[in-house]
Amino acid sequence: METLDLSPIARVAGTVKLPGSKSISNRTLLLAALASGATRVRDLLDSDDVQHMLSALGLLGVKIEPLAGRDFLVHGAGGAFPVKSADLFLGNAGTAFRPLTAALALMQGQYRLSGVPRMHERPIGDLVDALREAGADIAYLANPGFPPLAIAPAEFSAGKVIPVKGNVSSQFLTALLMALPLTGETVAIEVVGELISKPYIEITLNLMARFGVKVERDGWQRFTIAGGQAYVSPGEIAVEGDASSASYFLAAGAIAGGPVRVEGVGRASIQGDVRFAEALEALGAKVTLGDTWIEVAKGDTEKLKAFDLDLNHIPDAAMTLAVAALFADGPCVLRNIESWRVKETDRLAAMAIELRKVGAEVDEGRDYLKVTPPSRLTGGASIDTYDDHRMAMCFSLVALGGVPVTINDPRCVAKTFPDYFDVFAQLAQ
Ligand SMILES: O=C(O)C1=C[C@@H](OP(=O)(O)O)[C@@H](O)[C@H](O)C1
Ligand SMILES: C=C(OP(=O)(O)O)C(=O)O
Repeated sequence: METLDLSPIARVAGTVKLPGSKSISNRTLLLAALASGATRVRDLLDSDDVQHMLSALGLLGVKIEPLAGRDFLVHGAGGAFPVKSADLFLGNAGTAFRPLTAALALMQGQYRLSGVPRMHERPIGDLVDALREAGADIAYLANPGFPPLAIAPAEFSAGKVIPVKGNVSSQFLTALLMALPLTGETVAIEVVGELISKPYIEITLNLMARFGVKVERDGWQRFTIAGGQAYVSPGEIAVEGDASSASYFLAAGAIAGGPVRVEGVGRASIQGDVRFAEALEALGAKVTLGDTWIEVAKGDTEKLKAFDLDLNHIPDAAMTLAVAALFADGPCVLRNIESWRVKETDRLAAMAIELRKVGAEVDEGRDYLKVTPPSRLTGGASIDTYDDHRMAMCFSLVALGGVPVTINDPRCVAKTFPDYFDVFAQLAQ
């Protein structure tokens, strides 16, 4: 196994130009592929999750031309993919797997969708149930409720209310929202029960609107797409920097001096994870926001302030707070994060095990984590990363506690941020 030894870092400061947002990159690629007209996508993220979406769209017959840097020209297929039979491998990319499942269910073709073994343990039953309710023909190829899936042609009758559960992943609602305009009919989606990770739905609605499709909404309960709408290229979309990736650098600034500035997200961002900055403020950090940048410096106290926060709205950046808790002046509680259990790994279990290795006392609840920081961090811990990019990135912050730390299998960061550790190293003073 490859390992990365991080030496203690006394102080951080500097500016980071963020890689593109995963959530915006994959949504934009799919919408551009489904639209009529060509879309220039600027600053696309270069990572495994996006590569899976690009490869899949290529196999589906969508022409995507690389331009300079990370700009691409997507030639929209005008509502229907040209290829009617394909076998797609989507790695562990939820933002590719879930939306493509919904779009392909409407394509009158034969498709097979699979991923890495962990993807086959991540639930998709609530999305399949919703699509079947509207007539889709989707079969489970292994375990009911989980990928891999086989999709066959079917008579789709969306002219009614489609119920979908939103308490396991918001990506199911996102998938339905993006796909259903392809029917051309008026269709309503009713969220049954609680909806988690709500800000991701705002990203979906914002990007759909830029491609010309309006959704009428009744709060978080009901979403209606009027018939007769179709995706039309806006010509160009610039991908914002990734707000979840920003969280590691911003936390570093709060813990170890700063100022650290991230460029590419700010007040004007459509990503919910920019609200990580508010959480850091609650922990006592000095936070300044511009339209397209955020800067964080350590506050007036030696340690961060202990916190007790509901983090359902920022599930990805919340992982950064779990490690930041090591630097707090008392026990910290992260609440309402049960969805962590069905992501790249069971993140509640993994986080508890690895935080204990550096000396924290951790109480792992069904949907919460209570982290009591140690008086001194244990040096030289060997951190397992569970093929979870965020585990690897979060635990780099341990080096700011004056101790060395080893990150096992550091290349798992390729899912969203292949050169994360190089960028992190540049902040060390
Ligand atoms: O829609 C999206 O882009 C995402 C939604 C979130 O998932 P859940 O809705 O499953 O929490 C988030 O964790 C994921 O990284 C990206
Ligand atoms: C949960 C994540 O990914 P996915 O899009 O595969 O759900 C993540 O990036 O933290």
